[in-house]
Amino acid sequence: MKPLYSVAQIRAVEQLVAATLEPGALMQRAGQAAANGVLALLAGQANRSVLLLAGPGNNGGDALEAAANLAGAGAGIDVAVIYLAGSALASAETAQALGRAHDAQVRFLDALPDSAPALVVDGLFGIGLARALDGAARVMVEALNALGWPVLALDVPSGLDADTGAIVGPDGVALRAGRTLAFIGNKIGLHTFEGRDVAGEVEVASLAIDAHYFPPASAELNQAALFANQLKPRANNSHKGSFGDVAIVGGARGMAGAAMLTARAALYSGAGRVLVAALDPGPAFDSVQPEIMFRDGATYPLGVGTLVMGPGMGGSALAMDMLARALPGAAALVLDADALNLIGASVDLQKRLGARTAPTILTPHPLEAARLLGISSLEVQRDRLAAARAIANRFNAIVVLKGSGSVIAAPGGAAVINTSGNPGLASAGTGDVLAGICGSLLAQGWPAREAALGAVWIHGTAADRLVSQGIGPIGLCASELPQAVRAVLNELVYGTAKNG
Ligand SMILES: NC(=O)C1=CN([C@@H]2O[C@H](COP(=O)(O)OP(=O)(O)OC[C@H]3O[C@@H](n4cnc5c(N)ncnc54)[C@H](O)[C@@H]3O)[C@@H](O)[C@H]2O)[C@@H](O)CC1
Ligand SMILES: [K+]
Repeated sequence: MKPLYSVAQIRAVEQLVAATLEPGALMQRAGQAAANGVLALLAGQANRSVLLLAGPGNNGGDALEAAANLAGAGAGIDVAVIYLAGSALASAETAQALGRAHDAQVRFLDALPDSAPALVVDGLFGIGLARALDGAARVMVEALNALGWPVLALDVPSGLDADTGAIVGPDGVALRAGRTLAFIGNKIGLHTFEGRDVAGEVEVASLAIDAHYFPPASAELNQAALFANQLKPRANNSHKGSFGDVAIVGGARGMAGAAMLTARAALYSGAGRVLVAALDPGPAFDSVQPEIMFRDGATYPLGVGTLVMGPGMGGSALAMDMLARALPGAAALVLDADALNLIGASVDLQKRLGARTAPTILTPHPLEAARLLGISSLEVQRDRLAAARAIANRFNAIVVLKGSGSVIAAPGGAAVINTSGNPGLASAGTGDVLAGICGSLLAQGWPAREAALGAVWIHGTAADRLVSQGIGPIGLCASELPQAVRAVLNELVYGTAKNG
């Protein structure tokens, strides 16, 4: 498990542990871990100057401890500190760390130096950030963001809400770090919404705290281990009926492409047979992917198999009627795009959705999630985990809240944050592809939660693979994803790249 903790949980662990140690011991461990991290990043670099920013609280104390350690490390490092003490009295630990930094002959500066240090260490604010950055801290953060000097954030990048990944506002700023060294445990906000961009690569320094001090995690990071029990090699004695039927209910006039992308994704991720149940007369077949069959949506049986409803479905009376018929049925459902908007606008459809017993996956983006919850998309983004959990609980379904650090939530609250994927996925049609993978895995017998976890991970990893081959992120097309999805899935099952 790759656990994620809330700030309240980290504080509780810290209190328990601190009571068993000498005062300041945890800060000294944090400072040592930070210094070790800096030394590793500086290895082999000619530029040996490090600028540490220390704020008024214990995050600043960590930076001062790190400064003292670096100055005393005998590694030829020029250590400078900017200490923004604020008006409140520093904690005893931070005051002690300040004394150690002075004793170690660290240079204290009033302003940013003229030339770039090898590394900036951000110890301005951590989990104690209580409001938007202002004054000197804000000026410094804006200047550093403009300069683009490499930054290692201690615990949390200054300005970021460690619980939600939102930049603390209103009108807030956060220091963009290339790396973050999180103390005690990994934090939710480093991995979703603005968190991924602001925190960069995240490492955890547990400060030698024993596992038994930790409560059950609030959430966890997605990884293949979470759906590995579904990754089964295929028997030689299998046939197309062994891997399920997926029908894409969509393709209203002018939107046939969305249903086609979903269908191709379902096919390339291994469904036995893939059909498009089209709402309006459209193409009779897909000339690129002739395996896909086309049916008249109005007469398509909606009670069996796996249905992906929504991509290019539109908001017609027929779309509404098909949803109303499918929701009480026994078919496994993936509901996306227009299906979610129709449900968001209809109390009747919401009731039918909540009463379902067959497997159901909802794949809203933040605006669709907002419509389902009757709130604004800004409110969804301000606490993505809470929003995903609320939808999962209200509609008794597995939810994939899309966006940077997609959140997968199940009824009852278990939440997982995805780590794969890149900005190449911020383009039209990639959501249709994701819905197709979800449907395909459901049709192959995966339980809904594993199907959602697997689909999101594979979809993001496929995009990452394309980018590593020079295909995107700029201009990555949704239609390029299915083949990469196939390669990733086969690699997961058989251990080597195939069909790529
Ligand atoms: N509590 C723990 O679990 C441990 C904490 N450590 C470090 O201490 C940090 C938490 O320390 P603190 O609770 O002192 O919190 P911070 O150091 O994050 O900052 C809180 C201080 O900043 C002030 N403040 C908050 N927002 C402000 C703003 N926008 N502008 C100006 N001042 C603002 C507060 O009044 C307070 O004085 C952790 O992130 C971590 O780096 C480590 O030393 C190890 C143990
Ligand atoms: K920080």
